[in-house]
Order: sequence, then C-alpha cells, then structure tokens
Amino acid sequence: MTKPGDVFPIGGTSMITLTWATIVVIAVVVVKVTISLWNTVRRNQKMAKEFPVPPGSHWLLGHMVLLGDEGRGLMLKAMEWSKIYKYAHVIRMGPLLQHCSVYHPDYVKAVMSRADRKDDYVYSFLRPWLGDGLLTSAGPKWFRNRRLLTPGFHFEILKPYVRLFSESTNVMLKNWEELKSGSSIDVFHHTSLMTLDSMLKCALSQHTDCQTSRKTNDYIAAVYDLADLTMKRGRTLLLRSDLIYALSADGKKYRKACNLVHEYAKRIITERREALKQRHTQDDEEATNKKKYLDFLDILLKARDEDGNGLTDAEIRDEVDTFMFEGHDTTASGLAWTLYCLARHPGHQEKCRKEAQEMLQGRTEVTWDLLPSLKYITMCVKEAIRLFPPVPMIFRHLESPLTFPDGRTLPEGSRVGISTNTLHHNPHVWENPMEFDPLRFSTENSKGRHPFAFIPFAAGPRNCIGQHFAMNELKTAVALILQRFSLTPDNTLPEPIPVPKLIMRAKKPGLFLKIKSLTA
Ligand code: HEM
Repeated sequence: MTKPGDVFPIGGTSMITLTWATIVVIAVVVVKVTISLWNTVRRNQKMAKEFPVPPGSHWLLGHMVLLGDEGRGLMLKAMEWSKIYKYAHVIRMGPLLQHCSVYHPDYVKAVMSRADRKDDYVYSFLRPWLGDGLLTSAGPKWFRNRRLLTPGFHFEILKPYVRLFSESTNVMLKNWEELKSGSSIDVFHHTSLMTLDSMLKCALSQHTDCQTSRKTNDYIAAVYDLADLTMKRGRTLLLRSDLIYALSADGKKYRKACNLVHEYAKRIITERREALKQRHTQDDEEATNKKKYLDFLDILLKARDEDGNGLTDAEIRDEVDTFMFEGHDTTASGLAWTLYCLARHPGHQEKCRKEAQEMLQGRTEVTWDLLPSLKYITMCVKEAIRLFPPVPMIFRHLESPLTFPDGRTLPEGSRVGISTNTLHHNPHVWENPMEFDPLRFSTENSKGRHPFAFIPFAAGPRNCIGQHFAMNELKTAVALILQRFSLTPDNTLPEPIPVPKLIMRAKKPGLFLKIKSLTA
C-alpha cells in the first residue's frame, strides 16, 4: 500500500519501455509529417507541370508578394494573366501552399459539377463562428442538411419576405431623406445595415432599430468584427497558425465576438422552442395561421428527415450564424456596386427609374407579383454583379482526381480556386469585359451563353441556396431607391476601388455616392 509522500518508482525496465515508446511515437509522427510533406511537394510539382505558373513568384512567399493593396494587386494580375492563359494557372501562397486557379467556363463546370469539400485554407477560419453550417460542412452531413433546408427557400416561403425587404429599404431611405440633398454617403455602410436588418427579420423575426439607433447593437457589432477579423487573418501569414491566433489580440477579440453571437442565437432558439411548446398546448393550427410569415428559424425547427429526426440546437445555431454571415454582406455588396454602376451610367439609371415608377405607381412597397416586371433593373443588377462579383473567389479540395475537358488532370488532394472575378472578366468569354453593358443579359443576348460563364451564386450542387432571396432583395431595393433618389459619383473623392476580401468590398474610404431626393 502506498503512503502519503511515497514517490511512484519507475524501475529500470519501465524506464527503458517508456524511452522506447517515446522514440516510436516521435518516429511515427516524423514519418507521417515527412510523407504528408512529400505528397504535397509531389502534388504541387504535378500541378506546375500541367498548368502554367505565372511570373513573379517569390521562392518563399510565392505570389503573395503580388497581393498589393488588400489583395487588389493579385486580383488585377490574375485578370491580366487570363489574357495569356485561357483556362487556368497556378498560384503560390507560400512555400507549400499552392492552388490551381480556374476561370474558363469549361474548367469551372468540371469543378463545380462535383460536390468536393470546401478547402480548409479559407473556410477553417470561419469554422469557430459558423461551425458545421451549410457553407462549411461536407459529406453526408452537408447533404442531409441541404435537403432539410431547401424547402425554406421555396417561393411560397420567400413571398412575404418581399414586404420585409421594402420595409428595411424604406427605413434606409428615410435616413437618406433626413440628410441634406446632394450629400455624399458611403453607400456600403448603409446597404450593409439595411441587409442585416432584413436578415434579422427574415431569419429570426427580430425587428430591431439597427438602422436608426445611434448606439450599435452588440450582436451587430460582433457580426461585423467576425467578418473583418476573418478577412484579416486570411491575409496575415503569421495569424494562420491556430496557436498564434489563439494567443493574439485579434484571436481573443474573435473568441469574444464568437461567444456573443453564439449566446444570442442560443437564447433566441431556446425562446422559440418554448413558444412552440406553449403553442402546442393551445390550438397549434390557429397559432400558426396567425403568424404572418415563417422565418428561417421556424423552418429549421420544423425540419425532419425521413427517419423523423430534426436538427439539434447546435446544428440550428450553426445554420442561423451561416445565414447571418452569408446572407447579409454579400447582398449589401451586390447592392452597393449596382448603385455605383448606375451612378456612373445615368442613361441606364434613368431607364431603371422609369421602370420602377411605372411598376410602383407611387406606392412605396414592392410586392411579389410586381418583381417579374423589373426586367431592366434585373439586367443592371446582373451586369453589376458580373463586374463586381460579391464572392470573388471560392475554394475546393479535390476528394478524387479531376480530369478537365482538354485532358489535363489534377490529383486528389489538390486545392482549386474558382475565380469568379477573373471568369467574369475573361476576354476569351466576354466581349469588352470591362464595359458596363446590361443588355448582355437581355433574353436575346443571353442565348447560347455557356451556363458556367456567369456564376455570382456559384453553380452545381453547392450553389448558393439563398440566390432567389438575394435577387428579390436586390431588385426590390434598387426599384425603391431609384423611385425616390438620383445617384451621382462623388467627383471630389477618388474612384471607389474594389478589393477582394471574403466579399468584394470597397477600399477605404469606401464607396461614396451623392444622393439627391427626387421628392423634396
Ligand atoms: C448577392 C448575394 C449573394 C451572393 C453573391 C452569394 C454567393 C454565394 C456563393 C458564391 C456561394 C458558394 C460559396 C462556396 O462554395 O464557397 C454561396 C453559398 C451559400 N450561400 Fe449565398 N450568396 C448571396 C446571398 C445569400 C443569402 C441571402 C443567403 C441566405 C439567406 C445565402 C446563403 C448561402 C449558403 C447557406 C451557402 C452555402 C450553400 C451550400 O454549400 O450548400 N447566400 N453563396
């Protein structure tokens, strides 16, 4: 029996066993790491043999040295390279980190027709926030949840949201009316608050004063922080390490914001579950009918697979966080750049305004049945998100080898980047690609276009589940804005500069336009 103070003895034999065990563990780790490095080097070499490596790659930092102003340098270079390399080229982001960037419709189709998992390089930075939501999950889990969530985007569900989009846009326009006519405003800031307001209503039935309150709501501030911190981490080599990030000031701020948004979603889910339980005790049918619309949370709570199993609270939270991220800033970016294009092209702006006025006849609410008549506005929105795709780059990790139509192949484990921005400016695909020409999207001119030439919402099995939601919001907002305001560029400031972050943003100071009320 051991007494207090006894030290457990390690005899000679145990000591030798322990030493050997340690050596074996270290050897296994070293062998595994060496094999993994060797495989990466071989994969990279094979990729570089099949596909051109553009000039300017540094021996250690690769093409990162060309990133330039917040990634804009490399974005412009990639557009230049697409003139020389028609389909794809290699991009090096460090000594071992390398991907094949594809931007020709035939190549994009080959990648997007499969459901390979998202690449860890970018999406892992989102995982602590979005967990295993639709955007970041893979395999059977993604497949099941995608099937469970798809009914939530049926047009019957989306119909009542158009009224909510009108409501949020009108709050933004009321704010604009309070400004002096001819004021210059950062449109991005306004559209971002407006789409967040809409998303809170459609996803969670949260009607907040986020657009009018002077004090920033904690939840909204945390969502902004998380998006900004994720972008910053992606372009800072040192912060890519989980350990360094966890110890850094940014990492601590990220964790705090993550906890805040998770707690917020958890509280709303619990409250809604309680409310649903209460409703079961009353007349369930009657209570559901009284509610004016189903929000995404209702859909998530009701979803059942064929075995009758629903989503857990953690899964619901991940999906709520995913919608809040994927669904607001992307739409804000699309709207801000559409307004910018229309400000620069007064002729197209006037045509859109005429269409909006004819459709609205003085009303301040767009309704579902009016949306199909917004044909010219739809063409302008599409052309704007061709020129300024809200999601400029998407990454995939090949789970099996991929052969392209011309016979070139990429081995399993390769990282592929689908550059929406380069594809949308590829001179082998688009005539005068830099020109804003909404008529490209007329029915006539769209005939015969490759289905993978224009992919702002991605394509194939992992396309954007919210694309109709987003297009409805964009059309509604543009119609209501142009009915009441005229937009012109602010020539006292430099031209807004697009920068490819997680979404296409405008470089500081932002995207400023002059707004003039037409009703004052
Ligand atoms: C103009 C607005 C939008 C654009 C340009 C856009 C674009 C995209 C793109 C390119 C993807 C593929 C991303 C990837 O594969 O990594 C995607 C995925 C996704 N989007 Fe959107 N999106 C928009 C709005 C929305 C909205 C409003 C919602 C929700 C209400 C939404 C929810 C999602 C989700 C959940 C996914 C992941 C789908 C999956 O992998 O199954 N998006 N979006």
